[in-house]
Amino acid sequence: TQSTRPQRLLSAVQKNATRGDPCSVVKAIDQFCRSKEWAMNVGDEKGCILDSVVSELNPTTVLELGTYCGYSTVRIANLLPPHAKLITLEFNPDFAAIARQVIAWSGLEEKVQLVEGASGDLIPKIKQDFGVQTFDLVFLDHWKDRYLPDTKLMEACGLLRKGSILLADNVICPGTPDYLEYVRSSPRYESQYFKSHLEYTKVEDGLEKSVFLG
Ligand SMILES: Cc1ncnc2c1ncn2[C@@H]1O[C@H](/C=C/CNC(=O)c2cc(-c3ccc(F)cc3)cc(O)c2O)C[C@H]1O
Ligand SMILES: [Mg+2]
Repeated sequence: TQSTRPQRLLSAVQKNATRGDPCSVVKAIDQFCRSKEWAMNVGDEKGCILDSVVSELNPTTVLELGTYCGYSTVRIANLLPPHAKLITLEFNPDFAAIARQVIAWSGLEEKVQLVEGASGDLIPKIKQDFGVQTFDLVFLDHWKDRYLPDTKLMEACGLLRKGSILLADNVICPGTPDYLEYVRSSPRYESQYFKSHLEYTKVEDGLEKSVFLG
C-alpha cells in the first residue's frame, strides 16, 4: 500500500536524525520538506521567530493546537525548562501516531503530552483532566477557521491569564482574517505581527503574537 507524506517524513527523520537529538530531528524535517516534499510545518524561517518567543518567555505551561507531524512540538519542547509541560492537541489519529514517533525520536516525550481529539471538545476539559490552570503560551497552527472560536473558548474557560501569549501561524497565508481582526481590535490584547514567509517558499506569511491583558 502507498505510504502517506507524514509516513515518509517520519522515515526521513529515522534515517537522517540522531535519536535523542531534537535539533537533528528539526533539521531532517526541514531538509525533507525543502528537497523532497513540501509539508505544512511552521518551518525554519518562522521557526526561528517561534524559538525567540519561547526563549524570551521561558514558559512553564504551553498549549499547541494542531500537532500534525510534531515539528513545532519538538521545536518548542526543546527550549522548555525542566518540569515545563507542553500539551498538544491533534484530532487526526494517523497524524497523532506519526507525531508521537517524531517526538519520541527527539527524546522529548517527558515534556510533551499529545492528546487526540478536537480542540473544541478538549479545551473545556483541560483544567480538570490535565491539571493545568492557565497557559503561559498558546501556539495556534490548526484549521485556520478554528483560531477565533478556540481563542474565545480559552478565554471563557479561564485558561488565559494577564500576560498569556498567543502565537498564531499563517495569519497571511492561508490567512486567518477573523482572528486577526479580533486580536488587533480587542482592548484585551496587545498584538504584534512578525513578517516572514510561508514555510519553504518565498510567499509572504507571518506570525501574530498577542498578549492577553486580562
Ligand atoms: C479543531 C482541531 N482540533 C485538533 N486538531 C486539529 C484541529 N484542526 C486541525 N487539526 C489538526 O491540525 C493540523 C492542521 C493544520 C492546518 N494547517 C494548515 O492548513 C496550513 C496550511 C498551509 C498552507 C499554505 C499554503 C498552501 F498553498 C497550502 C497550505 C500552511 C500552514 O502552515 C498550515 O498550518 C492537522 C489537523 O489534523
Ligand atoms: Mg501552519
